[in-house]
Amino acid sequence: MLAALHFSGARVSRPISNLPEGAAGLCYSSRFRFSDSVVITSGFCESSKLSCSSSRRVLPRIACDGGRAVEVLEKSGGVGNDEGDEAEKQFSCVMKFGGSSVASAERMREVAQLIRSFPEENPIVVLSAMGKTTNKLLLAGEKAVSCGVTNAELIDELGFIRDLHFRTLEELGLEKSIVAKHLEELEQLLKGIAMMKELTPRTRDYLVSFGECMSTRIFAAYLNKLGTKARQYDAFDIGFITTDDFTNSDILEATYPAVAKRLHGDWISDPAIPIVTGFLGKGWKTCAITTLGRGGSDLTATTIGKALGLREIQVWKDVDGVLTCDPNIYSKAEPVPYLTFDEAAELAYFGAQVLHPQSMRPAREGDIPVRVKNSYNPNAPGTLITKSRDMSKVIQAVLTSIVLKRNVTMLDIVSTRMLGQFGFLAKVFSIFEDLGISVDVVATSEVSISLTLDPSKLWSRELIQQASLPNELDHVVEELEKIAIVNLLQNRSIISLIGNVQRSSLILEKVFRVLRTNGVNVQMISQGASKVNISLIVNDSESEQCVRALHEAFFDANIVELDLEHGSNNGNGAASK
Ligand SMILES: Nc1ncnc2c1ncn2[C@@H]1O[C@H](COP(=O)(O)OP(=O)(O)O)[C@@H](O)[C@H]1O
Ligand SMILES: N[C@@H](CC(=O)OP(=O)(O)O)C(=O)O
Repeated sequence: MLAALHFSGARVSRPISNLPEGAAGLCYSSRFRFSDSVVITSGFCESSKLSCSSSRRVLPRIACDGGRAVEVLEKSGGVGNDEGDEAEKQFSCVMKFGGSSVASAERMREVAQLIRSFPEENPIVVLSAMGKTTNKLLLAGEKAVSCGVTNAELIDELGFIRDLHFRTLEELGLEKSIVAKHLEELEQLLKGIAMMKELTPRTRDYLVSFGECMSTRIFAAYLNKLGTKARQYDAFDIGFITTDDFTNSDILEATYPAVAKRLHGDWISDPAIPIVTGFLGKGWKTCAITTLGRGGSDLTATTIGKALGLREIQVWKDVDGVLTCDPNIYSKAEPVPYLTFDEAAELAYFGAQVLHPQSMRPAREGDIPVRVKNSYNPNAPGTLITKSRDMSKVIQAVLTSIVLKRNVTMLDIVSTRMLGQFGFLAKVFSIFEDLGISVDVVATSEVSISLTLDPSKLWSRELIQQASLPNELDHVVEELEKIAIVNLLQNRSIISLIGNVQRSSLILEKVFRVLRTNGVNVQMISQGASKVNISLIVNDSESEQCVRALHEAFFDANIVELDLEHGSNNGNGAASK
């Protein structure tokens, strides 16, 4: 039986001899600090003669490595506050650079320069794969499934990846050997996929991990060459423990103490800037490489920020911060100077590609400010994301941004029973629970429910079993039709208005004026419990036009006039929370 052990009380001095073979526990007593305890990572417990304490928080998961406790870390006397403070001195912030920031040798030089321009800061650096490497790896995997073993080494994307990484090494004056083994292994893997004629989610995660494993090795070697001591880390080897949901796994609590312990310990024995692979983890049951979902390096960065209780988390992108809307939809989008964690989380969840949907969670839990910056324009102030923001600022008082999520499926579900029938909502949601599909936006009446289905859930399945996707939706409808009349509406979009929903009347008045002028009918509306988001459902075909029109109304010149007309500083006070 699996169990998490919690060694309570004073320091456990000889834990290993007390442990049955294969047993390991993991505990900590505050969010960032270890104390009076033994921390054992990378092991799992099959049985235990040790007593478990419920007096403190018991971690829900423990890591494994082939069923053996492989690493036992003992704190003599506990790390406590002193060493925690020491850790803060060692590492001031985490700096995450996305694919666009490390897309070439030139970009890597600039990022290295940026890091070296703050010699007093000892950052922990998190990197994504170079440029579009992740997409290329995925495409190479898809091609390998059907190209035949002899053709696997000729796949275009493999050639592209090989050229990009070798060229970058050459331009930076580094040895090819730094990634040569990885490239050989990648070729072998593609041949293996070709031989098996299948690409499972587990193999897919292993396949894309090559991107981050190579970019971090190149960058660490380059910093060392410049005389800035750096050490490369694969996240799956330093305690990033996740669920085993390949392609979209969740970070488990065990990660925080394990990662802090490893980075902290290495720094003490041999100081060097850690260069950590973003996006990757290790499944707690399978011990296989997992990924955190597309864009997951943001989550790696905030997890490290929380684990070490750092002063700031910086995510460096190719835009001047979080913008008022997707610049690909409306080129006049402006940077948003301040956001709250709640606003940023909502914005990310409802489709703004700029931040990973789960990335705000660790930052919010650790109350660590997140700064979104532009590596192409480091002097731009960027966006600062904190617990609260000043709601009296005119331009941001009402809305901070508009987000579009396309290709959403909407369901209208009307009960076939009499008015007032209780349990209807419960039955509907239990069907979604059974099918493992999450719901985004919901609006209800006495006998009907309108809701949208989380497209990312459907997309991730689409990757797994493309052909069966329509069947899956059919199955949802089939189940619901046992208790209701169901109307399935596809090709819808959710437009989310993120901001100060306390001023919803002002927001909605303007929204409906704009939509009426543009001849658009809203099919569903929901003002979320989060208090920072109003969601509107419209047809996909009308959605971009709506976003542009709404942006003009809320953010372009006349907004200030309109707001002042209605009293923008409505006396709600300075802080949001
Ligand atoms: N509201 C938004 N604010 C900023 N960028 C956005 C927004 N919505 C979509 N984007 C897109 O997100 C991109 C940045 O995110 P991402 O590609 O994940 O960066 P990186 O790979 O550097 O981490 C931008 O180039 C932009 O096209
Ligand atoms: N390379 C991964 C992880 C990531 O976070 O990338 P980026 O920071 O470039 O969005 C991806 O493309 O999904």
